[in-house]
Amino acid sequence: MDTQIENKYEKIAWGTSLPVPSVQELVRNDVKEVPLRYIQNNENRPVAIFKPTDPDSAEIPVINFSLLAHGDEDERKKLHLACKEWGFFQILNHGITKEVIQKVKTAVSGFFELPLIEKKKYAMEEDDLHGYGQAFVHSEEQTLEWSDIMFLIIYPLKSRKNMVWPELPGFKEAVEEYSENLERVRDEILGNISLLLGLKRESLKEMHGEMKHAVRMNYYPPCPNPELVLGIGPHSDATSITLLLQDDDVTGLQITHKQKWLPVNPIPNAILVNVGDCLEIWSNGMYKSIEHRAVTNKDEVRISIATTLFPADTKELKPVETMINAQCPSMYKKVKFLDLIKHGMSKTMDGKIFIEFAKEEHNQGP
Ligand SMILES: O=C(O)CCC(=O)C(=O)O
Ligand SMILES: [Fe+2]
Repeated sequence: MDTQIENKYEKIAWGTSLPVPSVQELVRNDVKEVPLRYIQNNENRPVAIFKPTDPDSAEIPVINFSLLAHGDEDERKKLHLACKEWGFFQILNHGITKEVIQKVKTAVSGFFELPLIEKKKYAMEEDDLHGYGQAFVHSEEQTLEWSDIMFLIIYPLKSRKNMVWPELPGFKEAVEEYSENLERVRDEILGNISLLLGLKRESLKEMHGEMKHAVRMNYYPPCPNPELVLGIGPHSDATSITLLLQDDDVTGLQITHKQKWLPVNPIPNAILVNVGDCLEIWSNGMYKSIEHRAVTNKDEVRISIATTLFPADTKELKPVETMINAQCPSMYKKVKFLDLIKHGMSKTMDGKIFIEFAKEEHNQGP
């Protein structure tokens, strides 16, 4: 095989990250206490670990995808309220079969179950974010998250780094099959949001330029003291939208709603969607990218698979004309996507680190 061709890929020019130990490996080696590097400051610790039956659990809006795809106006209104008031919603009846979802979940879990030495073959390099490791680590002093990740670009094909795609039987096929299925879901959601913003159905998709699909696979091992750590710290996604698959029976994701952290109860086979920073900018802040985080627990592994959609690096982002008027001035400056993401990647994952870069001076609130 011609290795020149095989190794051709685009580095992700978004930032760098220092190598850190595998948390899964710490747990495999039977760590009894949380090492200091992972202990969060008092104010960042998850105050309470919620159970799925907790009455406070988030009643995240549920969207019936099939109705949306049939042009149902009421469902589109529900989508509008979900984006405006929650920034998060779950979709059901999306037409992606249980088998396809199960296959990708099994593939991802199969990858993380490999011995460390095997996974390291696919390790992230310091100046490139493709692969196995942790993103957003910039200093030896930084508090680390209780998770390992695998980050892969799916589309465009020319941006893939093939040598970090695990050579695990069925892995590539499962990830590709799920991603192909997701394109229809993506188009319907972006199409409906375009209409809600007073644009043509194709507009938001076109505004991405050459859209990137990346998958961030998160592995949260059990933790001897989950009150002290975070699986992933509070952040908003620098995406246009994110589509997330999570375990059916392990709760871990929490979102902010009315200044409170609320847990998201998984619905089996649902896809959770959240508004990212680019959509917040395009919609001139009508739809907000909401801060979220993941907590861990004592006994169970949790895995989530986040498909993140990004505009091309060179795309300039600014609110769409239909969302600006005398009462609603533009809340965000024109920024190049690459500058937005580089700004955020140079920080530790803490709050809305990307979008602060794009805010106009009169828009410095949350
Ligand atoms: O594990 C989760 O549920 C959340 C993951 C997440 O927020 C991300 O990958 O950006
Ligand atoms: Fe996220």
